[in-house]
Amino acid sequence: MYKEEVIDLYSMIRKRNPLIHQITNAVTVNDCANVTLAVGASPVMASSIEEVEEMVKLADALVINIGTLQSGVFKAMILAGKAANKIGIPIIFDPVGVGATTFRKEKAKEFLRQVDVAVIRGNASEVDSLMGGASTTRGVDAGVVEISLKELAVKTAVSYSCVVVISGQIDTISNGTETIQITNGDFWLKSITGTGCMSTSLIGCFIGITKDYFLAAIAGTSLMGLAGEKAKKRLQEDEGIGTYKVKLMDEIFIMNGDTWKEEVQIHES
Ligand SMILES: Nc1ncnc2c1ncn2[C@@H]1O[C@H](COP(=O)(O)OP(=O)(O)OP(=O)(O)O)[C@@H](O)[C@H]1O
Ligand SMILES: Cc1ncsc1CCO
Ligand SMILES: [Mg+2]
Repeated sequence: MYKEEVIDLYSMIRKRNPLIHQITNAVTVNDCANVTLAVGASPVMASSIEEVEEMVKLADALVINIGTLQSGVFKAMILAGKAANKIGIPIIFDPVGVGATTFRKEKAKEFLRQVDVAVIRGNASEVDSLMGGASTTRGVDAGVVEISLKELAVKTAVSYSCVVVISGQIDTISNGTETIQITNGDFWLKSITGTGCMSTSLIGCFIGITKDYFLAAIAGTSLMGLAGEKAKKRLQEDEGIGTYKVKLMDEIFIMNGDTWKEEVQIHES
């Protein structure tokens, strides 16, 4: 049902080359910029309070990721978020590690109180924690969540009036009314840091070209899963995570609508 529309997004993004303003973490900033280029968008990483409001006005979408959050940068996130809301630039929010510390929990909730977002993407315990759930996040890694992923995605989407992506072995995406799951992926995606952050940046690229944020979330999420799966298949016996990361970038870069359509596994409920 969603396939033809997503294929259109893959060709459209290269033509439109949207500018994606990202305030992200110090660990994965370079990888996030490179996946943005790989999918056909342009990244700009700017996080100073002196310039974020001016920068976001030039952008087609804003990515906010709290992975290595610091107080000064949080102020910049709020300034950029409010400026984006004022002129209708869509925002994706990645609450990295939100269950791990009080600081992250307070700041993530404050951001979502002050700024309207189009998409939230996190792993299961991060999303659970945003909803006040009891699960803890071990640093940035997902912990165990008691409620069903579909239920959690729907509840969170309704609560924050946005699209929610819960990543994991199965990716679950909901806009509160429609919910789908994607089963592409490979557990090696967890062996390199930041595949979640990169997935957030990819979705950020797609919300920069369509107002259908549910479709944009499907496009970005499935691209990471499918690329991760294909990269793993191309590894030789003596190759490890260094080569895997390079091949992952390559697979994102060479993905086209036809391959995507043949291999994507979207399950509608
Ligand atoms: N067990 C698994 N099997 C297959 N794919 C997986 C598995 N776990 C995660 N993935 C995939 O890995 C990618 C990152 O998801 P993950 O849930 O690890 O994000 P994250 O915890 O936010 O990562 P990070 O914080 O390191 O960026 C997604 O594309 C997801 O589908
Ligand atoms: C490892 C790590 N620590 C803070 S952010 C980050 C990248 C993955 O989320
Ligand atoms: Mg993450």
